[in-house]
Order: sequence, then C-alpha cells, then structure tokens
Amino acid sequence: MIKVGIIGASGYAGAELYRLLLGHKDVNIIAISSQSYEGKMISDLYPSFYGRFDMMLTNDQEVLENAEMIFASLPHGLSEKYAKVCDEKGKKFIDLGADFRLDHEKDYQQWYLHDYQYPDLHEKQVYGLSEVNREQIKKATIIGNPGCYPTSITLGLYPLLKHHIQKDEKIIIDSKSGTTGAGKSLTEDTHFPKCNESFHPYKIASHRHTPEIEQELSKMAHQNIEVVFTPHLLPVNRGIISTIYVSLKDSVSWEAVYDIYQKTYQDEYFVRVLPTGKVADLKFVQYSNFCDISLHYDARYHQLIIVSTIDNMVKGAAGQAIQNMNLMYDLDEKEGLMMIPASF
Ligand SMILES: NC(=O)C1=CN([C@@H]2O[C@H](COP(=O)(O)OP(=O)(O)OC[C@H]3O[C@@H](n4cnc5c(N)ncnc54)[C@H](OP(=O)(O)O)[C@@H]3O)[C@@H](O)[C@H]2O)C=CC1
Ligand SMILES: CC(=O)N[C@@H](CCC(=O)OP(=O)(O)O)C(=O)O
Repeated sequence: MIKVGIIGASGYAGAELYRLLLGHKDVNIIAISSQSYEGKMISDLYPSFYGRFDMMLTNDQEVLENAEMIFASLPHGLSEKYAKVCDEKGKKFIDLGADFRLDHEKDYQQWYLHDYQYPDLHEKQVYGLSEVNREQIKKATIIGNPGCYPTSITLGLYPLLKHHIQKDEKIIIDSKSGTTGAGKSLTEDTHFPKCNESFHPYKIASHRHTPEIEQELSKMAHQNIEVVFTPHLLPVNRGIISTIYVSLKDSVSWEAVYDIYQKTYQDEYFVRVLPTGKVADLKFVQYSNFCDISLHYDARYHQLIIVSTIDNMVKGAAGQAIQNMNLMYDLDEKEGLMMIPASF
C-alpha cells in the first residue's frame, strides 16, 4: 500500500483528492494537514465524509514524516519548501499548484511574482499532463500538476499541433470555468449574488495560465505558439469548457483532421473524441476524469473549432494528480479513477 499524505487538505482540491483516493485499492491515506483546522475532524469541514473518513487534520510535519507520496494543494509559492524536504528524504511529490509547472524562472517571476527558492529542484520537475508526458512522469519524483484551464486546452490541441496542421502560430481560446476553480476562499467575484445568473470574462489578456499554455503548446508544436486566452466565470460548481479556434492548413482536409484526433486518442481511456455532430458538454464530464473533445468545421473559412471539457476538480486537479501517482508507481493508470459522470 502506498502511504499517501496531503498538505493543504482543507481546501477544495485537497478534499477532492481524498474523496477519490478513498476508492483507490493501493492507497492508505496516512496523514492530512491544515494550518487553520489542525485537530479538527475532516467531517467537521466536509460532512459528506462522516462515518467513512473520520481522519483528524494534522500538521505538515506529520505528513512529511509519515507519508511516502505527498500531494501539496496550496496557494502558489508555498510548495517548494515541501518539495525540497521530499527530495532530501527520497519521497515522491506532486504539486497541484503552479510552482513546478513553468520551465523558466523568469516566467514564474513575471506571472507569479515569486523567485525560486531552490532553483536546482526545478531541474527535476516534470509537467504532469499524463497523456502527453507519460514516460517522463513514470520516472519523475517531482510533478507539477497542470493547471485546470491548461489541461483542457493542451489536450484539445495536442493532435493538431503534433501533426502541424494549423495555419497560424496564434490561437484564440475562450474558456469558461465553474466557481470551484477559484478555491474555497470567497472573493468579490464568487459571492453568490455576484456570480449567480451572470456570466463574465475576467483577467482578459492577463491570466497567469497564459505562459503555461504557450509553453506546453509550443513544445507540442516544436515551434512558438501564441495564444489569446480569455477565461470566464460560469455560475456552476464544476467544470471547464474551452472553445478553441484554429485556421487549418490549406493542404489538410477536415476528414483528415478528425481522423488524426481519433487515432491520437484511440488508446486513451480518459480522452474521448466525440462522434462528429456531437458537442462536448460539461454535464457529461462532471465528477469524472474524462476530457471530452468535440470537433466542428466551418467550411467557409477552413476553420476548426475545438470544444474541450473537463471537470476542473478531477481531470483539472485531483484526478490527474492521482493518474500521475499511478504512473509514478507503475500501477494501472485508471486505478481509483473509473467514475462515469451522472446521466442527467
Ligand atoms: N480548484 C481548482 O479547480 C484547481 C486548483 N488548483 C490549485 O490547487 C491548489 C489548491 O487549490 P484549491 O484547493 O482550489 O484552493 P483552496 O483555497 O480551496 O485551498 C487551499 C488550501 O491551502 C491552505 N492555505 C492557504 N493559505 C495558506 C498559507 N499561507 N500557508 C499554508 N496553507 C495555506 C488552506 O488551508 P489551511 O488554512 O487549512 O491550511 C486552504 O484550504 C492551488 O494552488 C490551486 O491553484 C489546481 C487546479 C484546479
Ligand atoms: C474560476 C477561477 O477563478 N479559476 C482560477 C484558476 C484555477 C486554478 O486553480 O488555477 P491553478 O490551476 O493555476 O491553481 C483562476 O482563474 O485563478
């Protein structure tokens, strides 16, 4: 059994981690920590666990001491010191935040306004987009779990960029996220009266996921890719829809594009390329680790419109983190993650 610990376990992504890990046959959750709720039972915070997971929240030292696989689910800038201890003790570390996602410190400084405390540590980091970086993840000890928006976007574009069938290096992306994407702490935007019955873009041309998206898309394409990325806050609890607009090369047909997507993902359990004519929908990925992709063609402009949907808490955070843990421990990648979304 893998001895798992979670630091930052009182937050949404932490809670989603143990909700899923409780269904994992090879995992023993050994310790979970919180600064604000140390000594409280998890069911005091989240009553859904009452009688089934009555663990007490402890402190970060207990987690670091007793677990061999540590997940950090903390705000940006706090995970490095934990990764450092794990590295020294030979433990595996998955960061659900952004501290190990960017390849260059200058990007982290620019977008997250922090320096690296331990620059050498970042040479060991692997970007945890499971379907794309599977072989590196298997050998890694430090994983930067991808951001929720970047997961939906990079999976949506991977087949296209891998086969160089896009015409331009600039791609326009509109994404919409449910409010759990903003975490547990209230902000002006996530107050119920503010977001309910409303819908608005935010951080236009300035969202911190932009460098992560461009970095990963550029690696897939082996060329510089730029994005115009506009996130929106959707008044639902969970889910992300990214709608992506790409001009196709003149030499490639729409039928060939669809074929490329199907072939790329035919052996991937968690990525479902929908039949033509269907539209990817939040409802049918919620509470699952699926990424559903639908492809649409505007023949007038030889334009591809990709719709990519995930549950931000599962494939966009805790589910993908567990998928990565499974890879690191050479387990069945699907273990603990076989949930089918609700039918209606
Ligand atoms: N929500 C989502 O959809 C996704 C989230 N993520 C990332 O996962 C991480 C966790 O997100 P999420 O669970 O949504 O956020 P939450 O705000 O819900 O939880 C974060 C937790 O971190 C702890 N924390 C906050 N401030 C500090 C601090 N100064 N020192 C130590 N601990 C602190 C808090 O617990 P306590 O005070 O009890 O210790 C809190 O419960 C973030 O990096 C987030 O960006 C990634 C992908 C998707
Ligand atoms: C709706 C909402 O507010 N979403 C968050 C992003 C989600 C997230 O958690 O970002 P990381 O994966 O980088 O941690 C935001 O826009 O800041």
